[in-house]
Amino acid sequence: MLELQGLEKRYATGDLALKGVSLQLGAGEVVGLIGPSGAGKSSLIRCINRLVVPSAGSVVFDGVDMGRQNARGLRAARRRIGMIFQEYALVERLTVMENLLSGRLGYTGFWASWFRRFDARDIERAFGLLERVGLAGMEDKRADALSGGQRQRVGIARALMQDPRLLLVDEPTASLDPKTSRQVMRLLLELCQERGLAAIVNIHDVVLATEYLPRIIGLRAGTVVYDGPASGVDQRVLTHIYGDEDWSAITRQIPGGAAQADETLAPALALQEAAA
Ligand SMILES: Nc1ncnc2c1ncn2[C@@H]1O[C@H](COP(=O)(O)OP(=O)(O)OP(=O)(O)O)[C@@H](O)[C@H]1O
Repeated sequence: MLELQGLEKRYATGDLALKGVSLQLGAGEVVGLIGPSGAGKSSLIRCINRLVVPSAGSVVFDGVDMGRQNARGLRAARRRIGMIFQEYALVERLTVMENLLSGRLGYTGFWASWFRRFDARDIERAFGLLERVGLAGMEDKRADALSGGQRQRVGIARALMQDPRLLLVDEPTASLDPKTSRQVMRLLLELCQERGLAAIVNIHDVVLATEYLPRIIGLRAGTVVYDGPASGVDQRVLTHIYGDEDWSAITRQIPGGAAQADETLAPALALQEAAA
């Protein structure tokens, strides 16, 4: 459903953020995008919907070559790509419901949205989504009165208002506590499964990424250096992506990972030593 071929991005400053990235994503496939700061993760996800215009290469989404669309074609394609971006934060002074309905603005004529006359079906849909993300009864709260986790849930519900096929998710847990982070990741994954949605999740937390996202793409200096199962993210892979470090504290926590095989022996060994 998504195919990137030789994607490059050079900014006007001369920074080469992406150096020929190629990858494919199947319908309903959910991947985690990891890599050090400046590796090009945000540039990559922004190139997909042309918030950032690639310098070379192609993005084909659901058979549509994003680089060959006129403004109308691009708008239509973008409607099927939901964004959950930190900086696309909520409109603080609007209510939760108004924030959700603004997710439908792409479908609503200018004047209708200007007067905020929304379709009754959209309102019904918004109530359903609020309930699904665990925010039933919060529709009249102002966005600036919400906690970080609640805000992220509104962001997720808002992205789903446009009935996307693909979600681009930029650091969904960056400012959340560990428990809320896990709740948000779980919710995202469940929603993707329920709706057959594909997603690319840019995330710094490797443990969280490997726990919830079955496929991991590791980016270093604008190049994909790992693309494989979460269970394959080991000391060698992390060193390749981020550089030299003792990664054992992280690899021990990777589900099904190589380090776990040793880990299962560790308590037994410790017990033997204590008994000796
Ligand atoms: N608007 C821009 N203008 C010029 N250079 C940019 C711009 N955005 C990003 N860059 C550069 O492109 C490179 C990749 O940045 P990008 O933000 O995509 O990385 P990232 O992996 O998302 O980093 P982080 O994890 O810190 O968000 C960096 O060298 C950055 O300085």
